[in-house]
Amino acid sequence: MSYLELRDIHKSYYLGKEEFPVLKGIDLDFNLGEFVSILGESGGGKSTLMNIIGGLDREFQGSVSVDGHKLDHKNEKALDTYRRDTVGYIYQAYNLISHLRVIDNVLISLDMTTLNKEQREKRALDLLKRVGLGEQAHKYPSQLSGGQKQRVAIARALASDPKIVIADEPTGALDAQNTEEVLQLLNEIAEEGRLVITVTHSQSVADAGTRIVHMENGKIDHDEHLRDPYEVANVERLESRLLPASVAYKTAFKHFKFNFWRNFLIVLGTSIGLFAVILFSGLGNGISGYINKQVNDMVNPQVITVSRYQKKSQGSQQQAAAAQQTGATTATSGTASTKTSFSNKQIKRLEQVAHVKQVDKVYTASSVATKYNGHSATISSLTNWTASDTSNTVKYGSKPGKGEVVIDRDSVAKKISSKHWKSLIGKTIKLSYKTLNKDNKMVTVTFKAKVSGISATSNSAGMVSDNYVGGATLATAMKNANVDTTASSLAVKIDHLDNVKAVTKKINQLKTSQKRVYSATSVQSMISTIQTYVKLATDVLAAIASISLVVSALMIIVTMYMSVSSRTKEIGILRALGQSKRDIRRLFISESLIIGVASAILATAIAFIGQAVTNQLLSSVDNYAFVQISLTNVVTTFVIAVVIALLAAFLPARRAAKLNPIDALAAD
Ligand SMILES: Nc1ncnc2c1ncn2[C@@H]1O[C@H](COP(=O)(O)OP(=O)(O)OP(=O)(O)O)[C@@H](O)[C@H]1O
Repeated sequence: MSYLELRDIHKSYYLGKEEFPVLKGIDLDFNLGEFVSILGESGGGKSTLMNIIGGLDREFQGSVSVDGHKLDHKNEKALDTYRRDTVGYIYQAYNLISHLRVIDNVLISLDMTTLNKEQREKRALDLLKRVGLGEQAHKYPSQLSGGQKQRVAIARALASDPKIVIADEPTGALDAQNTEEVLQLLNEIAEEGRLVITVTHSQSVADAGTRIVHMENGKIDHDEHLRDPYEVANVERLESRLLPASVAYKTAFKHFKFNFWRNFLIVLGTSIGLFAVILFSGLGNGISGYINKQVNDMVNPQVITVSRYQKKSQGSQQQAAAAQQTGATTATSGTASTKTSFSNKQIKRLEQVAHVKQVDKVYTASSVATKYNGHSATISSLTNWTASDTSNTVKYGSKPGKGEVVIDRDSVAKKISSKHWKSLIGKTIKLSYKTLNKDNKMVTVTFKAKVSGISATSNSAGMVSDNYVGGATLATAMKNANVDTTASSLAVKIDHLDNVKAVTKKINQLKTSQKRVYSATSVQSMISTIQTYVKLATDVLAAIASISLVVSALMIIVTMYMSVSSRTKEIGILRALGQSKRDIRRLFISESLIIGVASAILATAIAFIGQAVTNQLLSSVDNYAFVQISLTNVVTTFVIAVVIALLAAFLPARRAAKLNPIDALAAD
């Protein structure tokens, strides 16, 4: 039994329906240690036969057996393994990969062996030294002479320690000196116990081997043994393995680096769309946060405003007034009582609701006359300080305690003490207002209070002025004047912000004799309504920006198609070395992924610079970061970039993987 047996090989090419038979029944036996030259007329089918022996061609009749095992040439994976394990190829046109250094060209084949990294690198260098190119390992193929390139190709063919080395006109492009050296190497290779099959037109090349096979008219017409094959020693051979995914990533990265500027421009183009998406999302976060802060600075978000639930037609005015005072809105629909104030029992009931910490009655006095040192001013609206009020509204001094008052700077303090308005803090002022008492008679409610603080909201943001009396001061004065002190509005403090929503809902659901009593609204619900609109607006902006991502995707698709077209030959070489369709697909997908991830990194970097610049520019509006890019924004950008890259790579990578290795190798 011979090592390699060809039996009754027939092969035809077809032009339309017309058949062109090339191989018409080839039977050949080869043994290890032989250096066989195939001679024959041009166009006689020598290369076709080599492609069949080399496991590149699957469309033929007949059988090829290696080491006693019939090759299943219909099984593509089996052929991939056969090429990877058993065959090394040397071509007339060298077929080196131009964007890889000499050593990397050799390593491609070694990556499919079980050697570790150091061993692979050592073997690659040893092989290059053996062919006299130890010094040239880090050059690119374009920096080598023809003879040197062919020697790199020989080193690569030997890298995976193949038993069969096929050389298709290995000296066709070389001068006499280089031809001599290459033949010497081929003889050494056969001497190592490998089978060397070379295709040649040159009798002198053929004479250098151990055997000459001549083809004529698609058949073997002559088979001449020149000398005995070399002795085959039983040496241990290298084992092959599937190409690890990491190698595809590394190779893709090398190609990315090799075409750095072209790829950089694509990355830049892609990152612009991603940058816009990330920046607009960050702007959305910032503005939402800003609204939240602005409102929460004025009203405690942990407090719910509760008023009597009214039918729309009846109490909407009182409700609107209550809402305005606390900055909240109220829902009014359905049936309810016409009363507008709460009984003590109703207040107690609220106090018993889970998570409620405190219930304050809210009193409001309108047109309050203020007197100090002979000067007077009118407070349009004065309320008692409740849990819903926050110290943020008190700009100077502190919040009002019992018997104290906070007055607005511009509309009150400056009017009663123009120059020394700040020194009003600690001074006692007189306050009075007119209202109806319980007997429906107009009375004047009068009281004194010490100024504990001054607010300054009347001029900014168009807010009404903030004036507050602390403790029960206002209620006591009202009682003294026989004015009704039942409250129409309650400030209900909740133990934790997280419970506000649930408690608001709960209070709204409370019923007395089947009737709804309470109408509760939280400032949080108002903020979230505004934030919904802000989010909608910034989402629309981000969506518009994402249109440019479609352009980015198209750009990557075009680049990948270009990459596949310009690398057709490389695909053929890699397939001939034993890489599978999956390896080729992975190579192009990883290249696209590198572009996608690099774009996301660049977009994130530009977005953070954009964030810093925008926030700096807007710092004159308010000392607040209006752009706030979150980790979620960054992660989303990376996910988008990866998805785009994968989608863009899908078709080109599929096309690359589907290329017929023989056609790919024949590409210019
Ligand atoms: N893909 C193909 N489609 C159609 N015909 C083909 C194809 N490849 C080769 N042929 C034809 O098959 C015949 C054999 O080609 P092959 O390349 O095997 O010959 P060869 O003996 O190696 O020639 P040369 O010595 O000139 O390289 C030629 O006539 C060629 O035109």
